[in-house]
Amino acid sequence: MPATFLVVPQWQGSGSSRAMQLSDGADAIAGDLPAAVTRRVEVPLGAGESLDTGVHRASSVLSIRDAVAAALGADPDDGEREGVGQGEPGIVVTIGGDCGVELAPVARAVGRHPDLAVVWLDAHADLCTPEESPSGAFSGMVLRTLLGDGAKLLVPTAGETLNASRVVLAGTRSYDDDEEAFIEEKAIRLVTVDQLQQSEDLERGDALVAAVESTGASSVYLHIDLDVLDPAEIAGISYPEPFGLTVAALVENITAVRRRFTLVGAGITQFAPSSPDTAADDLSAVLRIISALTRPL
Ligand SMILES: NC(=[NH2+])NCCC[C@H](N)C(=O)O
Repeated sequence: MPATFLVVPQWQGSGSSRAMQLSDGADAIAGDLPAAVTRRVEVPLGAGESLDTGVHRASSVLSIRDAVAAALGADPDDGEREGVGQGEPGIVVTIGGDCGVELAPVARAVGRHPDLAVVWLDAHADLCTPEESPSGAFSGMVLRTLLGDGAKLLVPTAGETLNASRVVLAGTRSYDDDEEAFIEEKAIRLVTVDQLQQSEDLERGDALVAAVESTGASSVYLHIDLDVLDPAEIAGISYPEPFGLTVAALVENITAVRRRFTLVGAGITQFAPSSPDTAADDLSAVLRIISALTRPL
């Protein structure tokens, strides 16, 4: 499946003191992507203002969202674009930056694919409202915003608002209290690291495929925060959480989802290498994930 790449070096949604490393991470990944099918969204140099939203740097998050939407809007519909030279449908893979880069691509996919499920492969649920957020960082609020709750400036239009019944959290293992209550209240599906990882009685990937099937969806957007991986698999992440996935298991789960459903878009976020050397060490993992998303099946 020939893909195009949209590189968005946003750091303003991160609450990490090393947020600027997200910009280096986006550049490091971009350096390994084919230039002919890679575009870049410029992000403001400055931090930005909260605009009384309770979201730190909301003005930057908003202007970057709109720039991403404009860049995506220039493309024909997902799954209908002719891939470069191959006449096959292709997808856009958005490369972060922090998780906030998913705002426009997911909303757009929801608007265009009524049968969509969003698989949120992330150590964190990103389900805080601005009031509940411990950090004020937008990256902890992205999924909740996509569900229509949060800063008015940032929530999607009605036609692009995601329904909680179409969300599958996967590999999520770090929650704030209010997030756990919200997940329970909305009965949001969760596939645990163990379920994604093990293959005792099931084939690897079956648990995730079954969870997506149970939403009734036939197409899927895959959000991948690299912190879904175990910290032993990748060094360059700003919110490492123990007991995560292996790269091999992530790749197999992606492949299983692609075999069963139509992939209409994907995002890879939160690569935050501390130096060019460590970036180089991690890039093989990142490139294996990109290949799992884009190679012909
Ligand atoms: N996608 C992420 N890295 N999210 C981190 C969120 C951490 C925490 N829940 C917060 O809101 O601050």
